[in-house]
Amino acid sequence: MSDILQELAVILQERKQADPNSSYVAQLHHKGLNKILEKVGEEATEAILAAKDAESLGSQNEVIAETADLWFHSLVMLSHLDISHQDVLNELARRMGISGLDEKASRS
Ligand SMILES: N=c1c2ncn([C@@H]3O[C@H](COP(=O)(O)OP(=O)(O)OP(=O)(O)O)[C@@H](O)[C@H]3O)c2ncn1[C@@H]1O[C@H](COP(=O)(O)O)[C@@H](O)[C@H]1O
Repeated sequence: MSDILQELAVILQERKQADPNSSYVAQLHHKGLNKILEKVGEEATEAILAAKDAESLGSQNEVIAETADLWFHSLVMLSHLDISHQDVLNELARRMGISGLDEKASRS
């Protein structure tokens, strides 16, 4: 999976200098962070709705497609802020083996 993320990250980075008329990602970067965040929010909502439908109707394809949209737009957000997806993977790796319940209890 991280090979695809790496491949996509390179493309998203290149699109920062691309002509907005020739590329959807270049358009998002050109429109700025607020537009990118709007898309992340929209895709999160669509993923939630697809998941609700999947629970009642048993359809998984829409959940997969909408989650891909959500992940994709989240990667554009990270790229726009010059944050590497690898930093997110590293954070998930750091959390490996740490129970969410234990972590929550240690906060106060
Ligand atoms: N993975 C994706 C990807 N997933 C989703 N999308 C686009 O995300 C857009 C958002 O979906 P919506 O249903 O919300 O579309 P919409 O209603 O037209 O969007 P708005 O007008 O409301 O903003 C659609 O245009 C999808 O085609 C993607 N566009 C690009 N990529 C990757 O990014 C690369 C670079 O893309 P370009 O910059 O367009 O060359 C591609 O080669 C792909 O690998």
